[in-house]
Amino acid sequence: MSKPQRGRTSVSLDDEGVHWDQEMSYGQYLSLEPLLACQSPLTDEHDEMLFIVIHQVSELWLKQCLHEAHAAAAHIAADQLRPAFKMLTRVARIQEQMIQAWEVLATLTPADYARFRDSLGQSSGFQSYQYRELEFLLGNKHPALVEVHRGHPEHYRRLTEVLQAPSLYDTCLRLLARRGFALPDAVLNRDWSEPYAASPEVESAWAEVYGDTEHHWDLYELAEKLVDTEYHFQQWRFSHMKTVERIIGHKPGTGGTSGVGYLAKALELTFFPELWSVRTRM
Ligand code: HEM
Ligand SMILES: N[C@@H](CC(=O)c1ccccc1NC=O)C(=O)O
Repeated sequence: MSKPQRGRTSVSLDDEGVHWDQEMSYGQYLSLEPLLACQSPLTDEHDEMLFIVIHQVSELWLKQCLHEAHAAAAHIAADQLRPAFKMLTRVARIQEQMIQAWEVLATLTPADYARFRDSLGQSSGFQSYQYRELEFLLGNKHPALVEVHRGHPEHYRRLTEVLQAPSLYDTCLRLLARRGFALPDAVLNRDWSEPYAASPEVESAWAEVYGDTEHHWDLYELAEKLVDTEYHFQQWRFSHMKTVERIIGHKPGTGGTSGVGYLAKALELTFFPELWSVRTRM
């Protein structure tokens, strides 16, 4: 049997069964003690634990989505589409998990939630800096929403950085230009922190990609990966809105918005407008 490597758990079998070399255990590798010490309900209400866990699970998945989507954008910028496709496919599978998670939360009744809602004060998912980073990264730029994070310099710096950098979509449009599509300068060299405005030239470029897949097989696949990402994102937003309606009706949100009305409005936002509009003309 080979020498156990530092930082690895090794297993040996003898007459008495399995022996674990406890150099590093499952729990140590996964930092389970600190992880499982992070659920701190403020009340004795049975259902507050579910509320905390579901948010923490969502934030972990958001962390993984950011990891994949940032790397996918870097690969696209370097003209390496295959690894980017693999990463965007993984994002889609994670999004399915995040969408499915609403079914667990829907077991929380309005009365259950009302028993601990007041203890949440003014805190709200509106303050999720990872969610906002993902929106910015995909292309929903909204400079004012960084201000919520003024009180936390590291989050503020990070969000400002992603706000001011090209989004995943901007990166894809620059790839289209490198592949010979004539796109306006206002698309290719804009103020990245501003919301993206749809362009007829970009729609025409996607129309050509979809109309002649034989010559643009990889760009077609890229377009479909983007559509998948937005499709899932919208499903998450819709399920959030309906679950919120089911649990608090039309009460205003703790974050100071109108609640369901605000969440319904967010459903009108699109990351990749021409990838949707092009379908009408095909
Ligand atoms: C009982 C469960 C939930 C209720 C009642 C609820 C309610 C709300 C409301 C009313 C808003 C609007 C902002 C405000 O005024 O507070 C909001 C925003 C938000 N919530 Fe939830 N939420 C719930 C669960 C979740 C979960 C599980 C997540 C997962 C991370 C989440 C993530 C978010 C995010 C990211 C926003 C900001 C959306 C945006 O700005 O477009 N929420 N939520
Ligand atoms: N905005 C919610 C409160 C809420 O959902 C929340 C509170 C603290 C931490 C995360 C939350 N989740 C999503 O918005 C409400 O109005 O009831």
